[in-house]
Amino acid sequence: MAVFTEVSRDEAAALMQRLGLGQLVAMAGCAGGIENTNYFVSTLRDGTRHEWVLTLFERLTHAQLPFYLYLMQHLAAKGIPVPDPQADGDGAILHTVRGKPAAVVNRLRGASVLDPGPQHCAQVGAMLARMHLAARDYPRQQPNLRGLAWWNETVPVVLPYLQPEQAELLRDELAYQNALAGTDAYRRLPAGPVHADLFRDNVMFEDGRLSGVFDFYFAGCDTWLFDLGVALNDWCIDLASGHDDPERVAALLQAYESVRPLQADETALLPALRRAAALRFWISRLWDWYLPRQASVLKPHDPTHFERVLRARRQEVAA
Ligand SMILES: Nc1ncnc2c1ncn2[C@@H]1O[C@H](COP(=O)(O)OP(=O)(O)OP(=O)(O)O)[C@@H](O)[C@H]1O
Ligand SMILES: N[C@@H](CCO)C(=O)O
Repeated sequence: MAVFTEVSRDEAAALMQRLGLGQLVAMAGCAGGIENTNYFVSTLRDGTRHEWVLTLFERLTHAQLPFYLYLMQHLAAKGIPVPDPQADGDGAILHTVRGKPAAVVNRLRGASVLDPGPQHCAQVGAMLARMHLAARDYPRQQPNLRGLAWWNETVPVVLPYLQPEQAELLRDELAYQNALAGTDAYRRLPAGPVHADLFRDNVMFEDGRLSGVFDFYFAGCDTWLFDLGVALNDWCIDLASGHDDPERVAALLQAYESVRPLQADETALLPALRRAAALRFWISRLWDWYLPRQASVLKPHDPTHFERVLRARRQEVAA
């Protein structure tokens, strides 16, 4: 159960009232998730039942959160099915509960599809392109806090825990990505606010249709191609081996390009950015695994999965 901070029913009811969301009728801690405390909360307003998610942020600060919450509000206003943070009478969408930053968003309908087929991947590809375009005029700036600078800081911290051949791979890939970031072709890549964590467990489907995208708390400004790499590396691979499923890759890419065709530079750099995306999650998983933060990471994800994904991406580039 991902409840790191207990919230009483009275506290939650008071917040719901303050936001004008009605009277609290049910509340339950939400299983799943490794970063934040989440409660599902039901309210009655004008005789109708409404479903919400109350999140207490365990890691992110009051200063970092506006970028994510206003991005969600911006995308929701443009018809992208993302959680819409609810405002109080003063228009504030970042609240405080038990001394922690907190937000209340609408609960998305549907459930995650953990074994996706080409039809699911196509819908994810089209939605990702729509999100990129919809966020183009989002005015706030925040770098991807899990980007190149963080990789350079964190790799030396995790290297001592690795076997020599793993350390060699990590150093080599980081050097490759540092060199890539210095090229003109990389600097020309279109960029903007990106989700940066669009995995299977962050998308909902209802009756086979994509019904929502959530968990924007790793979003930041980065290349659109990096975001595409993150999604391809999770939605379109065989999880056991890390290798691509060509049918799902084609479905996701074609659907993305039906909304926003890739530029020639982007097509050329996609394999390199897929490597970058694999490296990003290998590093974060190593960091969570070997340097767990107190009361935060409940069950760290297996880092060796992304070591395999990275090796598979490098083999494909070499092939
Ligand atoms: N707006 C929402 N609508 C419906 N369900 C939600 C919503 N937000 C969160 N959930 C549910 O709560 C679970 C945990 O949420 P979330 O993934 O955001 O937590 P987290 O702690 O940030 O996790 P992680 O970083 O591991 O993805 C999700 O798997 C999902 O089932
Ligand atoms: N999607 C990340 C977890 C952070 O949301 C991972 O699988 O490592």
